Amino acid sequence: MNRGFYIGRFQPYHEGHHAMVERIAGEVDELVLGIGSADQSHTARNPFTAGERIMMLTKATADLDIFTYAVPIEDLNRNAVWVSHVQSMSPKFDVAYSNNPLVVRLFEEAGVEVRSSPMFRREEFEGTEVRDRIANGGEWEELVPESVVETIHEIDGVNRLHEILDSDT
Ligand SMILES: Nc1ncnc2c1ncn2[C@@H]1O[C@H](COP(=O)(O)OP(=O)(O)OP(=O)(O)O)[C@@H](O)[C@H]1O
Ligand SMILES: NC(=O)c1ccc[n+]([C@@H]2O[C@H](COP(=O)(O)O)[C@@H](O)[C@H]2O)c1
Repeated sequence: MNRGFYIGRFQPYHEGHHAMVERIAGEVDELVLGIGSADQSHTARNPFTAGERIMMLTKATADLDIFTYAVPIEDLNRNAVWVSHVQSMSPKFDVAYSNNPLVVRLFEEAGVEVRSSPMFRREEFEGTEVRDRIANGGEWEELVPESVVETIHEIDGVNRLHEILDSDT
């Protein structure tokens, strides 16, 4: 039995993340989805709460052939002990997945195997792009799984992003 760990902020969970999870599903039996910056919400960069992101990930991965756990991971102002912090919050894992250079370095320095992947259609499948489109009335629904569209509507996420943008300017 092999278990992987994939961390992201998932603000929101989009088709690039989903392509990565589908690829990971071919390599491990179980996957821990670490919800990074779990303590952050209601800001332009991190609009959604950890609980809202748990809904997005859980529903979007329900039909995949892999068992997933969503685990919130709060930020820590000490990179040198961040991997221990992650390990203290997560079920044990054999391999970490990330395309973030700092995350890759921290895991490798801690002796954890890390796998990266090519970016999938990064010009569109990027959290920043999805948030910009939501805030500016663009076509964002095609960039995220259908269940994420539903969750964002359920939590009134479009209006939240509009209000955050208005109050930032
Ligand atoms: N299109 C993509 N293809 C493959 N991996 C991706 C893609 N987008 C993000 N990732 C990776 O997924 C992990 C989590 O990313 P994150 O949640 O920060 O999303 P992001 O799209 O990079 O967000 P933001 O634009 O908000 O910084 C990172 O390792 C990131 O490199
Ligand atoms: N010292 C720390 O708290 C620390 C270090 C590395 C990554 N992280 C977090 O891990 C996540 C990494 O996700 P991304 O790959 O989406 O940037 C982010 O939430 C980031 O804040 C935190």
